[in-house]
Amino acid sequence: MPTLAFADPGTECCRVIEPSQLHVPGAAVLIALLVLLVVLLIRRRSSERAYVAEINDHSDRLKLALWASGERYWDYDIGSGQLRRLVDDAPQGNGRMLEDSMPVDALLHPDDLDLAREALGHYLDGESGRYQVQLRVTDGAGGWIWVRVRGRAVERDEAGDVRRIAGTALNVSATREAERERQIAATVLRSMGEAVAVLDADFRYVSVNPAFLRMTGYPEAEVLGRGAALLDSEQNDSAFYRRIRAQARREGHWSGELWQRRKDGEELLAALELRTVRDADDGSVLHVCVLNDITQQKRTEQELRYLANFDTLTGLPNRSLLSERLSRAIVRAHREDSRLAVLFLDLDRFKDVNDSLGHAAGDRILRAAAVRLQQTVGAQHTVARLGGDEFTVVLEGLDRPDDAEYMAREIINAFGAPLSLDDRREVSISPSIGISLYPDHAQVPTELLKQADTAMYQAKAAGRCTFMRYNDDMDLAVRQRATISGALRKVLDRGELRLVFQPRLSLSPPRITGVEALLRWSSPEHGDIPPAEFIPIAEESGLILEIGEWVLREACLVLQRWRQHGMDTLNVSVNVSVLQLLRGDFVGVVARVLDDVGIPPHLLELELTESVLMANAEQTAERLQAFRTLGVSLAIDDFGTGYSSLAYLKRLPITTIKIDKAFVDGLPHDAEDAAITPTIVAMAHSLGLRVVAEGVETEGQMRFLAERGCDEIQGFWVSPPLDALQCLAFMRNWRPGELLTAPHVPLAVLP
Ligand SMILES: Nc1nc2c(ncn2[C@@H]2O[C@H](COP(=O)(O)O[C@H]3[C@@H](O)[C@H](n4cnc5c(=O)[nH]c(N)nc54)O[C@@H]3COP(=O)(O)O)[C@@H](O)[C@H]2O)c(=O)[nH]1
Repeated sequence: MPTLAFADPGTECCRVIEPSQLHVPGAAVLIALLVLLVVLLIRRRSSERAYVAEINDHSDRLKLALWASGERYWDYDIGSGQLRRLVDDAPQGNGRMLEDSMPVDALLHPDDLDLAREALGHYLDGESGRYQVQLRVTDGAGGWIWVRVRGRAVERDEAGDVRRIAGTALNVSATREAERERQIAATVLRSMGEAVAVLDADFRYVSVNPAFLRMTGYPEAEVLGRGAALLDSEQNDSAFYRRIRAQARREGHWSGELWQRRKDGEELLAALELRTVRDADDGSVLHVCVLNDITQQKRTEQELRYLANFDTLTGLPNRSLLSERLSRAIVRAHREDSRLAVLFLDLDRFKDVNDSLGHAAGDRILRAAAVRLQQTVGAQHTVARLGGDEFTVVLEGLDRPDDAEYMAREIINAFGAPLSLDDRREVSISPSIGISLYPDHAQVPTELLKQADTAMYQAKAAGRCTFMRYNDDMDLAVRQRATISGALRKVLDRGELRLVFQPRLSLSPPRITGVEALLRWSSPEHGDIPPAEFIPIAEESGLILEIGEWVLREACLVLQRWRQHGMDTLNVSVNVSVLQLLRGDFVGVVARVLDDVGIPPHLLELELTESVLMANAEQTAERLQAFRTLGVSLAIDDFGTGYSSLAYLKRLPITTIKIDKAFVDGLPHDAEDAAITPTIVAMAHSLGLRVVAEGVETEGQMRFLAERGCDEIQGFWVSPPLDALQCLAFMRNWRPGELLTAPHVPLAVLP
């Protein structure tokens, strides 16, 4: 007999009825029972179907939820090491999931196996409430993806040990990459030299980097939440900052320079690059500012601009700025049909003064000269320093060419008063000035400057302390000067130099005491060139050192020859240039030459011009004393042309004063000369100095001087300069009785 089993679908529990237990009241009961059975079976089937459908529905929804959340289900059997998981059915994702199973080691990145085990160990040891780790798993196509795995125990054995863990895994590759990028950006921002600040839509600081804090001197806490105006400086007006912010709001960017104020109040100039962006999360407006402190850079630029355009010593425009201004002045003059003048100015004998007083004093003179010059011409005219002692003045809007000469005269007059070096010292220095005119002489700056320079050289050649207006003939003179300068370099090698000697006559008792050695240059190409022409060029080039030593030795050799002819009381005087005196060991040179030639030092006299000695009394006095110690005599040449004072003369160890020809020329009739010369004689005698009058050409001059106690005379009336043989003959034949007769050598034989 079959056994009937009734199962309750909800409980799975069955009740069994044996056939012997059935009563058989009749066929109707049986049919009713069968119907009931069928009904019950149908109900049971439908209930089972509904249950399965419900389970399937749950499962589908769970899978769909998993699929939608991105999380993937997994189930790990610790004993077998097998991992079951649900994966997407199709790569593009359609919400359907498939289950697969594989050993966990085949799924994980080999480098992350230890990490996975370690995390598992922690979980199983109860150190963490759930299993959680981030690691790489295969993507099934040869690549790896980062997943964040979470799970918990779902099955344990009798002993309570975990058998299975189930959980979910989420692909976090993109998040990790984004996080990595965020970290890199943060590191870059932290290490950036530029200050970066992020401000909100209302220009309140939201975030700043360390460079920003360093630049502004504020701690972060004092910046965040504050408005951008925190750093506004008074160097820019508030409207300027408002404009920046308005433009940033309007156009989303602003770049430029602005002043900012640090916490300590110091102002800094910043280059700002401002961009407006939208926050990726909430879409709010953010202003990102990148600031660079360019204060120092600007300062350096300004300094460079200053250095490029101004002379640092005097603060005057330099050559470059002068050219620029002159160009503009020419354009203006052209437009207004007016005239302008360029005055090229050079300080007379500045080199001597600089060499003797020292460069510090020389600098002071240049500064004082710059001030004097600007004061004289007025602030409306450009005064520039071209270098050394060369200055240039640009005079604009001249009515007549003579206006430029008027100004040149004013400048020379202004330099008539000494320049003060410091509280104690003053120096008298004169300028020589060359003038060129636009449009008369040239149309372009370089030409105008060149012509003014040429004219200045002519002013120098004309005796200094004067001005000259450019004319075409001057170019010729400049070329000649350049030619002489070139030829002078070969003069010693070619033996083109020689000496002539001009006797000096003592008036009481009358006798020839000595000679002045004078240099002559006979050039085969250029003929005889006067010393007044070539000696300044030799001084400029430094050749005077070599030439001067040659003169000294040659003069001593001639004197020695004459001594051998019995003229052993004769002395020789030699002209010395300032360069010889101040450069190198001239005392040593003189001592060596005297020793080589065998001349007693007291027979040598060195002549130094007054302006040379004037330049630096202290320094010069020291050197002169060395000559005196050697036994050599010292004379002031051209006395009266400089600015020597009695007090000054007293400080110098000189032995002789030579009155300049300029004071002798007017004798005996010119009242001024007749007054000055006896004063000089008396003054010199009061200081124990001998007096020699130069350039004596007439008997009247001789008599006047003799009667006023002048010790010696020199000049054409006694004799012009003669070559060595002629001079020897002259001296041998000279007799005191001839003193009152006409010149002894006809002027025609002058060498
Ligand atoms: N550093 C050196 N300077 C030198 C040297 N030799 C000459 N000079 C200097 O050159 C300047 C011109 O000299 P010079 O042309 O030789 O003229 C001298 C005389 O010839 C001239 N003289 C003399 N007596 C008369 C006169 O009665 N009338 C007249 N018109 N001229 C006369 O005067 C010049 C004398 O010069 P000084 O006594 O030196 O002042 C001149 O400055 C020389 O110093 C040299 O070797 N080194």
